[in-house]
Amino acid sequence: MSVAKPPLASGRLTLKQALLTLLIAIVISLIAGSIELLGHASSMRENVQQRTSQQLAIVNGAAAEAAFQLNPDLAHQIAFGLFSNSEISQVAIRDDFGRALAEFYPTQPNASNWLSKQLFGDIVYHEMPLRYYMGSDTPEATVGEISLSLDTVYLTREFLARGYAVVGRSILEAFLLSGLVIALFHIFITRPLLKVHAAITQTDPTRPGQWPKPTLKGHHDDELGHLVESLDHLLNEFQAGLAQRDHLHQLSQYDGLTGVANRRHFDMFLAQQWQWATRAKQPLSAIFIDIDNFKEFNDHYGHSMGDDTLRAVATVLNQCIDSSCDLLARYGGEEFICVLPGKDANEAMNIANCLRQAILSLAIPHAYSSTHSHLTASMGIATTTHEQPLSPDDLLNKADQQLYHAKRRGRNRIEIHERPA
Ligand SMILES: Nc1nc2c(ncn2[C@@H]2O[C@H](COP(=O)(O)OP(=O)(O)OP(=O)(O)O)[C@@H](O)[C@H]2O)c(=O)[nH]1
Repeated sequence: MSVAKPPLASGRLTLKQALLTLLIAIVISLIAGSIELLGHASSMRENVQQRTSQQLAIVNGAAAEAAFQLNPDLAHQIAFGLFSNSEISQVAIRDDFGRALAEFYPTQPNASNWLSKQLFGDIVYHEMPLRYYMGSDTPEATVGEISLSLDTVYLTREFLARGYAVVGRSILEAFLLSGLVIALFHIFITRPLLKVHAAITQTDPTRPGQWPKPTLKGHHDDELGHLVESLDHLLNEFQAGLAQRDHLHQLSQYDGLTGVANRRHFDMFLAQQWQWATRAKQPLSAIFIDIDNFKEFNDHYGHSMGDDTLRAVATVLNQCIDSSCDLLARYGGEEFICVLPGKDANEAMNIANCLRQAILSLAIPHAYSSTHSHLTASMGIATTTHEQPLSPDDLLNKADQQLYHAKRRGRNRIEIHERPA
């Protein structure tokens, strides 16, 4: 019996797992990268604010001097120094009347976008009053102010440069991690599973207990090892079930003593073959075989010897028929019957001669036989043909009648209902 074997799904599980792992790794890496970027944005804002305050504090004294002296050159020099910082887009130093002593503006307007507004919108503008110390007996006076605006576009660009690096690194990490997980998954799960699959597809369904049980190194105590053991148990149970089924089939179809077909098998076979012969207009013959004086044999040689003899007779009778199409059955007691589909009376007679000779050739001594010094059998043949049809019952009755005649006419002989012309 052959079964359709599914194709080996090599790699499909690995591919599915690879895609899933990669997806999960990328999502996790992006989330981790985003958290890292948020932290980076926060610390960048703090640093920028700190640097700006420090710069303003550093130049405060000089700027106050310039504002006090109303010295535009000094103010210009201080403002220019601040303006040369890439992070600063606008600087102004004013006197206490608000008049500009020095001012620097970007040549192009600051094109801040949504992201730059979100990141640095609230820390763009910084100003500091310019306080001038005029002596210990005079309180500090405010002589002007210094203000500056941060270049949010520049700061955002810096932030994005870091962001791209973080995202790139995260995706690279995701690929490396996925590759590692996929390789391990393939080695520890997919490959053993493919081994189990291959073993199952190689299993002969008629002999499941002899399946090529795979050895999974390192998986004795895990789920894969348990899977193989469960499969092994299942297949062996299946094998035992098949053996039981075969045994029951043997019991229901074959004679326990001789091993040839039993009466039940014979009845079914005759009914089927008779219908076939009728439809195909083919002959069908039956030969009754009855061991001569078997009661005496049993009485003198013992029942056990009688059993052995019945087995030996069945064996040699079987050798005279074509078991691919004919059937030898134990009809009851020491009586056998041959059903010969497609064989006419001539062919049946030839086979009967073979049967009779086969029993004689066993040369089983029968000192108490009324007909012969050795074991013999009598036979009756009947044939149904398209021209002279007989029902199954009539066929058996005619063969039985011929057997009766053979017994009456001295035993160890063959009688035929339809003698060949
Ligand atoms: N050992 C053994 N004997 C069996 C078995 N079945 C039937 N017999 C014996 O076969 C014998 C048949 O005896 P009969 O029916 O009188 O026929 P026979 O002695 O062969 O005489 P003819 O048929 O007239 O030659 C009986 O003694 C049965 O006990 C069996 O399975 N084993």
